[in-house]
Amino acid sequence: MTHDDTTAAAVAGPGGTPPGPSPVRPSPTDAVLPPHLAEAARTLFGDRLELAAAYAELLATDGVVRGLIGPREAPRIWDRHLLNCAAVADRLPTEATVLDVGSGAGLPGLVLAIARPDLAVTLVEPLARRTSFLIEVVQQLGLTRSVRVFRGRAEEAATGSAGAGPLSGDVVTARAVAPLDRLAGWCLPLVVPGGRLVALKGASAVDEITEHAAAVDRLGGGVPTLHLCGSGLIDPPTTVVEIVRERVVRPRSAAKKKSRGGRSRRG
Ligand SMILES: C[S@@+](CC[C@H](N)C(=O)[O-])C[C@H]1O[C@@H](n2cnc3c(N)ncnc32)[C@H](O)[C@@H]1O
Repeated sequence: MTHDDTTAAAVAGPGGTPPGPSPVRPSPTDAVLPPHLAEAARTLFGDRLELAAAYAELLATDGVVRGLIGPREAPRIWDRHLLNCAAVADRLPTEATVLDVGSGAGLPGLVLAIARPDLAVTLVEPLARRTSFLIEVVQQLGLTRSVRVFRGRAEEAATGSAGAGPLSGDVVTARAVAPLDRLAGWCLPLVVPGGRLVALKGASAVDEITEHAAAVDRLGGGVPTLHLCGSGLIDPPTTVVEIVRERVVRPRSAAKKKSRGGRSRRG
């Protein structure tokens, strides 16, 4: 079973088990918020800034020691990771259910859950070492009511083949997981019809849209649109590609199986 057995007990979804221990208090390390980013951080996290700082601290300490974040990332955790991800919060509807595919150390899913307590977030991540870290962080930050951790691949989450699910969300987020065509193939089946894939991309965004728009269309997605999030607040702003799930398209493998099954029954 790919679904982490410890997950269901340790981290329940919205309305699930009581919250974990009280939020941890950050101590001064590499993860200290640089003064020039303080205003952006206050704007993006509001009264959840202390929680964001506690998460930054966990990333810069435990996250580095456990190999989830490179040591060189620690001093730039705020700009490259927390603020880059938090800027996207504006794109998500109120009280949306969000699946974050390929969360890694919790980016962007955990950051969005911190910035937006109205969201119900599921972190989808196949690697055990990463889900163990995620489960611990969710508990330590006291986020067990709004965040759960699913151990498995996006494809397993969509079919329910990992023993939980099938899962779906109003929005599926992903950062640094795969090129747009592959990402759409994994993520659109997780999006409720009419919902959106929100992919955080870098400089490649425009080229990826040009190259993969036809594949996205075949997968049931609408025309990919480009958005800059956090302009005037963070530099550079976060580049996001959004794709609405306009049509439900059965995966090719399922369609083939069904037609083979049909012939053998008739024969
Ligand atoms: C480069 S890391 C990015 C992690 C994080 N999103 C970030 O921005 O730091 C890619 C992550 O995607 C996960 N991943 C790869 N294929 C996946 C799939 N099919 N379904 C879900 N997660 C996947 C990997 O295990 C890895 O943690």
